[in-house]
Amino acid sequence: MEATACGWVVRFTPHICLNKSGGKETASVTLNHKGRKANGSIRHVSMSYLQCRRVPIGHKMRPSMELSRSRKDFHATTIGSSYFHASIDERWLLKTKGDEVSSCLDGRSIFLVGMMGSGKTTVGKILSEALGYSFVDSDKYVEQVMGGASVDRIFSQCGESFFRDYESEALRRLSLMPQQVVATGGGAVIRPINWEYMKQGVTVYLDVPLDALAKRIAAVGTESRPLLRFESGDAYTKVFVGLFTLSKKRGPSYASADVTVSVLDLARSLSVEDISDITPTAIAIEVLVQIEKYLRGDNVSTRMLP
Ligand SMILES: Nc1ncnc2c1ncn2[C@@H]1O[C@H](COP(=O)(O)OP(=O)(O)OP(=O)(O)O)[C@@H](O)[C@H]1O
Ligand SMILES: O=C(O)C1=C[C@@H](O)[C@@H](O)[C@H](O)C1
Repeated sequence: MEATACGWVVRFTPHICLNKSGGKETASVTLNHKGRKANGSIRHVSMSYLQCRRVPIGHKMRPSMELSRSRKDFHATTIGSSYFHASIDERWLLKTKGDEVSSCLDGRSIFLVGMMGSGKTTVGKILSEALGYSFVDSDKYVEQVMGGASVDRIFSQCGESFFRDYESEALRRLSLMPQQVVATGGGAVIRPINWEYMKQGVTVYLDVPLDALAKRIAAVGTESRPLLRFESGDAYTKVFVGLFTLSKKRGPSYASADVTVSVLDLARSLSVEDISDITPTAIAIEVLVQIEKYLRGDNVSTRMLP
């Protein structure tokens, strides 16, 4: 049985067993997911069904269930149906989704693209754990190949196009390896050849509003971000203007990803006003949901490579 609502889908086989002992009716609920019992993660099961309908003793039923995402706090996700309600832990949902998507991916890697600060590293690490994949940051990969020189130093001493050549070579090599979540550099999308490498796996665009990106980056500084140091003004304005200029050039390229996860759309569907209330884990779950849809052909893309 499949539990669906608001885009998150989990497959369960729920069994409700009624037993009579000592004149009292008791009930037990077991939710199986791919043969594994999920009871341990379920915090609460309220069986309204049992209160309003008589069910033959020992009868097993398989009710349909709906899964809806929780608002605001994200501590739990609520499963609801006309029969019963249950709350499950967000981490459990991540792992469950991770297992499902992992089996559909058949070893294909995930390439996360998006502007600087969009959470490719943060969300990517969570995703890799959920999928049982390794995590690679392509900027770090280039730094290693360059004997530990920072991206910033490579830019200042050798120039951007030198860095881009190494970035392309890093993506080429990474595209040959299975079962990896790759956090790409923010500018990796600008070279068409990089798309050929990244499309060996599934490409995912993390779409985060510039205002949120500018706040995140201004908070940690621009020391390691050579492309954001040329504007004038306070830290936030400098970063915002720099990001705005880059995003104008890159918007169409990001749109070539197989899957787009818009943090703004996610916030809307969760009725969350402030996107900073959305945890990286919730974004990782949404990425898995969207990848699954893509692999099933639910969101057929007519977009062309740049
Ligand atoms: N969902 C989130 N909510 C709030 N802050 C976040 C979120 N995701 C990431 N951050 C913060 O934003 C900053 C940038 O995140 P991260 O390094 O993951 O982005 P990135 O896309 O890998 O950036 P870059 O391309 O520059 O390497 C970090 O300080 C991180 O803690
Ligand atoms: O957006 C960009 O062009 C960049 C993003 C970083 O990840 C680094 O790859 C580098 O600073 C360039």
